[in-house]
Amino acid sequence: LRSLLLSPTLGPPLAVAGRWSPWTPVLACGPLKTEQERAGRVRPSYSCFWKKPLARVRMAPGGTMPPCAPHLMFRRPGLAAPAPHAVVPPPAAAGMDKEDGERRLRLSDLEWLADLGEGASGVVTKVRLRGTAGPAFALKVAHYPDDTDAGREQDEVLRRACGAGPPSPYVVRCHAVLRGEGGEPACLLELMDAGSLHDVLRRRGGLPEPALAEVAARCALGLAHLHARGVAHLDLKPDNLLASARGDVKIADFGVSRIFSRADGHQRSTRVSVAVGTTAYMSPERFAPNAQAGPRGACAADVWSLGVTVLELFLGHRPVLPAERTPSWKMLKEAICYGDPPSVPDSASASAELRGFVAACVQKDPRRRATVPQLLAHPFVARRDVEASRRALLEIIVETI
Ligand SMILES: Nc1ncnc2c1ncn2[C@@H]1O[C@H](COP(=O)(O)OP(=O)(O)OP(=O)(O)O)[C@@H](O)[C@H]1O
Repeated sequence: LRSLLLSPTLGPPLAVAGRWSPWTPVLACGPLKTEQERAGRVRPSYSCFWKKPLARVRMAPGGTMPPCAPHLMFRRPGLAAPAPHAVVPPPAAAGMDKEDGERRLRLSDLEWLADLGEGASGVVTKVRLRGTAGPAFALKVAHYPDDTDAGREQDEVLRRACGAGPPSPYVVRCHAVLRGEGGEPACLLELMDAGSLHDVLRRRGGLPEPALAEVAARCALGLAHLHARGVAHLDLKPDNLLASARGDVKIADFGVSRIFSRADGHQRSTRVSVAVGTTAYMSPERFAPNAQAGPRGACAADVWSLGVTVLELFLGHRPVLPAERTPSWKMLKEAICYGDPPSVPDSASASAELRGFVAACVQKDPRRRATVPQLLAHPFVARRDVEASRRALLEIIVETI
């Protein structure tokens, strides 16, 4: 940190290089100016501290410093909090007044319990309704407000995928979208208390087939739910499959998801950009410049990612290139677009059903790729012993928590 500013008391809002909320706790921040940043190639970064580093925030080019991440306010109980709004009614299970239409859930209604993690787009904390012993939730607060069309599409994606209507048991529920003082979205999510399947892989290696068949079935059912609501996930991977100690595995993280059918009186299909997502899980057609797809192509993109995910969960490492290499985007593109599709190695002890399931997903021509309904009817999923598969999955999750 080049400069460091500390304010141990509430006092006036810290004005460093921009707007900080009045409830900003003890905060130290300073621009990190590397050669690259000075040359304008990288956005300046700032770090926030409350006894220990809490968040690293990036400043939009030419913009003001974003307000302090709202979860920090939980460290200063009793302070006046901003008044964000909910666009989805609060969870009844959390004891909110359902009858009172005026009562809106606010960030200040929630109290911080623990940090859960931080990703590229936001910070996730464990919270519950202040002053209750009620259920805990996950609160994902974006680093930035986003009032662009993409930001508005995000709200609609969440509403369709996991907000409004009957919830899917295979998709992480979003109970409410609140706003921080600076307008940054804060999603109140169902808490998945056993981490991601990526964590499970790191701790124990690949999954045995019965558990894997259960994961494949749940993912396919989750995709069926999303696709029926006109949403393509576009970032399916083990990191975005969250587990609970009850043995559930659900699809999460709609950060790059797209809506391929609009409801404006009647359903209207649109083409969406599919050149987004995590490279190692992207299908060959998504590497084309400005790659776009209609509903069928967008769904086929998710099917490829599901195939790669199932293969990774079986092998215990990413399948596209050897495990010991950290491939660049170019290497991945070449392997995915010009190499053979990823497959279960001949040397591996795997059933014909698993091999067939993966092969059906990773057809390079999206028109020849299996559809989600076909995957649900595939013997690997449809003929699994459901009870034994669920038990195997639950045991693995509990053992690796
Ligand atoms: N509903 C949830 N319950 C429990 N933990 C969660 C939940 N949602 C996210 N997390 C955890 O929070 C961390 C960050 O979440 P996530 O990866 O979704 O953030 P992100 O900003 O979208 O990341 P990226 O863009 O890098 O994928 C992860 O470790 C994830 O497991």
